Order: sequence, then structure tokens, then C-alpha cells
Amino acid sequence: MTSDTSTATEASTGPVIPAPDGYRQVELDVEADRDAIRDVDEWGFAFTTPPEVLEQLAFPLEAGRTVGIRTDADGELVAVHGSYAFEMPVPGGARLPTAGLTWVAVHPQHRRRGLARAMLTAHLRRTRERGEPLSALFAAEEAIYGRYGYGRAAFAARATLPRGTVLRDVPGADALRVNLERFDAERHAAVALAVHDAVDRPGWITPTTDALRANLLSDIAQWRDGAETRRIAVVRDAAGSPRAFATFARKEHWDEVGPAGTVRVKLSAALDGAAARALWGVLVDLDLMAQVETGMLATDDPVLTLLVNTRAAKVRTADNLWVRIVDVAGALAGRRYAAPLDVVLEVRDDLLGENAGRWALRGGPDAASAERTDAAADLVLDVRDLSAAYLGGPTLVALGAAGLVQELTPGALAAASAAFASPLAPACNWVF
Ligand SMILES: CC(=O)SCCNC(=O)CCNC(=O)[C@H](O)C(C)(C)COP(=O)(O)OP(=O)(O)OC[C@H]1O[C@@H](n2cnc3c(N)ncnc32)[C@H](O)[C@@H]1OP(=O)(O)O
Repeated sequence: MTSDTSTATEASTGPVIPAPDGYRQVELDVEADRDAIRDVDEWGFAFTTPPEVLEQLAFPLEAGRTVGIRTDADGELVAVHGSYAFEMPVPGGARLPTAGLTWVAVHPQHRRRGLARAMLTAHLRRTRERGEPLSALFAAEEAIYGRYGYGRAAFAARATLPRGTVLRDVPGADALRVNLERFDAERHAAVALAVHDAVDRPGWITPTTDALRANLLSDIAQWRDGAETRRIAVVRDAAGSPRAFATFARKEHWDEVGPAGTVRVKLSAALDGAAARALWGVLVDLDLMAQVETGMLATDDPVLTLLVNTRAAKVRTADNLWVRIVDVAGALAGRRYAAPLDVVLEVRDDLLGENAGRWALRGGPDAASAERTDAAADLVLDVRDLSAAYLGGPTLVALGAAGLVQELTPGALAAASAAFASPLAPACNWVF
């Protein structure tokens, strides 16, 4: 079957990577193959982008990090994936090179023939060869990525805050100024992204490229769903330094008894509790609005902690970042540990054999090392579960209680679990 737009031209160059019989996997040319890549993406995700919307979007996939699968028969592109070159904050504050897996799509005509598996195998291999110890993604469906060693490493909350939601007082909040302005990328993008980037939280990826930044802050008229144009609230201290922001749009609505609008927050970040209190205090008190949809928040975001009445806030949680340790030694030595740690992990990894086997992990708050060892294992686990625990979200004790970590040395599980903990819950508040 040929896709609607007949984009079967073979622009891509690059090496051939293993693929199932009848197909070949190749590096794509993000310029010449662009229309074909978009076409497969639209087939995979069941949407059509009108040309006038397309004009407003930057193409974010990166040269040298975009791969697809073509049929041998006619060279039609039928599967794609990309990988963003991110730096992901990990416990202890370092930022480690992380391949952000994205745009994974297989044309429905070619699904369930192993194309995604071929692409994931290539992606993990190429990530390792580039020296990136981690990969991360947002999963379209949760059942897809565990088989490739990705673990559910973070959860995020979304809340619907009724108008007038009462937040606890925070010293210093009243002294901060909150400006409400029309969002203007020229004026506000740098401010917003500087605040976003200054947040110190595991998993808190900030978009690296101009294209990703532009798309994240874009305000596409056709996607507003009846809401106003984008606004921004910026919280500044007495010296004028930005401490928090939220991009948002109000959607007016009147029910039979009066105003019932909704404030939709798209992206927000705050550098301290006073700034968060000042920001959300304004957002929950906008005239004619009945509620605020918060967008994605870390599960321990200050606004949730400041709620006097959590029941009224209708908090929902869902999986957030999925993380895959691609290089056990690099990833484990690259983060810090909340408590002294000296443990031998036996790791199972079917896709990246270099990770499999026993690793002596020693570390603490200031240093860490991970080296191969012949010593007996204290804990046995799959790379998927080590990856789930990596950012300090799901605990090793919880994974052990579920039967996913085997404890061979009594006490080792609790000790490792305490050391892997993060003071702040991991989260990323935008989808890539
Ligand atoms: C990071 C991101 O980009 S998330 C976006 C993922 N993309 C989408 O959801 C778009 C729509 N879906 C698709 O394009 C495809 O169905 C994909 C990419 C999810 C899977 O592609 P396929 O080529 O069909 O997968 P493939 O044949 O390699 O299957 C690999 C395994 O995953 C399983 N699998 C594939 N898709 C799913 C799914 N949606 N739910 C559960 N299991 C799945 C297969 O059953 C198979 O299992 P097995 O290894 O036990 O045999």
C-alpha cells in the first residue's frame, strides 16, 4: 500500500541497519526526507496537519539522529523514529547525555512485523555508540516500551483547581510582583526558558534546540480550541529577576447561571515556594473563570503541597518519563546517592549485552563508581527495573515488594533503595 501523498522517494543516505526481511533500515535525511517522515508520522498518530499549521511549526528532528525503514520492493518509507540530544538532570544535580526517543511510528499497513523492534534495537545500539548513557521517552501507550528495557521512572500530576482555591500562605510571596502579559516569543521565550532551565529536579529536561523551543512555546490558532491567544504570568522579585512563570490561555464559557471559564496552563515553572504561591494565587483568582487546569506538574509540585483542600483539586496522576539505562557503568556512576552505598547488582539486559552481568556500585552524596565484578550479587534485577528506579521515583523496595528485584543479601535492598532516593520526585513537564 502506498501512502496518500506518495512520498516514496528515496532521499535518505546513510548506512543500512538490520531490519526484517523485505525491509531496510536507513539513516534519513531530515531535509530531503521531511515530507515522507511527516507522512509516516501522520499515519502512525492518526492526524493530518493542514498546510497553514505546518507553516507555523519547526521541524525538530535532528540530522544524524533520525532513522527510518523502507520497503525493499519500492523503497517506500514505512517507519520512522528520531532521537533528541538531551541533557537530563539526574539525582545529585549532574546532567547526563540522554537520547530522547521520539516520533516512533510504523505505517499501519506494516505493523506487527517487527519494524518497531528493529528500530528500537538500532536506537539503543546507536545511543550507546554515541556514548549517551541514558535514553528517555514519553510513551504513547504504556505497554510498548518495557520490553526494550525502558522503565516507568516518573509520574506527573494534573489538577483542576476551582476558582478561589485556598493556598497556604508563604513568607515573602506578597512581596513578589506578578505581571500578566500577552505572550510574545521575542520578549518572553528567553525568560520562560531560563526559569525552566534553572529548576533542579531529576528528569527535568529543558528543550535544547531552537526548533523544540519554538514548538513548545508556539501558539497555533487552529489548536486553541476556542481559547484566547497565549498569555504569560511572570513572577519577579524586588530586583526584577524572574522567579516563576506560567504560559496560559483562558477559555470563556457561560453556563445557565453565569461565568464558568477555564484557565488552561500550558507550561509553568517556579524557583521557590514563594514564587509558586504568588503565581498560582493569581491564576486561581482570575475573573469569570471557574477553574484552572494546571497542565503537567511533578507529583510534589509546591502548588499541590500548598493546597488546603486537595480533594477539591481533582488531582490525577499518570506515567511521565520512561527511562532506559543504555550504559550501566556510565549511568550509575553519573548520578549521586542519598546515602553511602556498596552493593553488587546483577543486571539482566537482553538487548544490550554489555550491560548484563554483575556490577559493583559504590557511592554516596559526593562520588560514585560502577565497575564490573566477579563478586557475588546482592540484588538481581532487569535493566527495566533498574531504569525505573534510576531517577529516584519508584523505589527499589517497592519494585522488590512487587517481586521485580531479588534480594540475595539480607538488608541490601533497603540500603540500596535508601541510596537511590531523590529528595524531589522526578518529572519532565513537557512532552517531546
Ligand atoms: C516515544 C514515542 O514516540 S511513543 C509513540 C509510539 N507510536 C505510536 O503509538 C504510533 C502508533 N503505533 C505504531 O506506530 C506502532 O504500532 C508501534 C510503533 C507502537 C509498534 O510498531 P510495530 O512495528 O507494530 O511493533 P513490532 O512489530 O516491532 O512489535 C514489537 C512488540 O511490541 C508489541 N506491541 C507493539 N505495539 C504495541 C502496542 N501499541 N501495545 C502493546 N504492545 C505492542 C508487539 O505485540 C510486539 O510484541 P512481541 O515482542 O511480544 O512480539
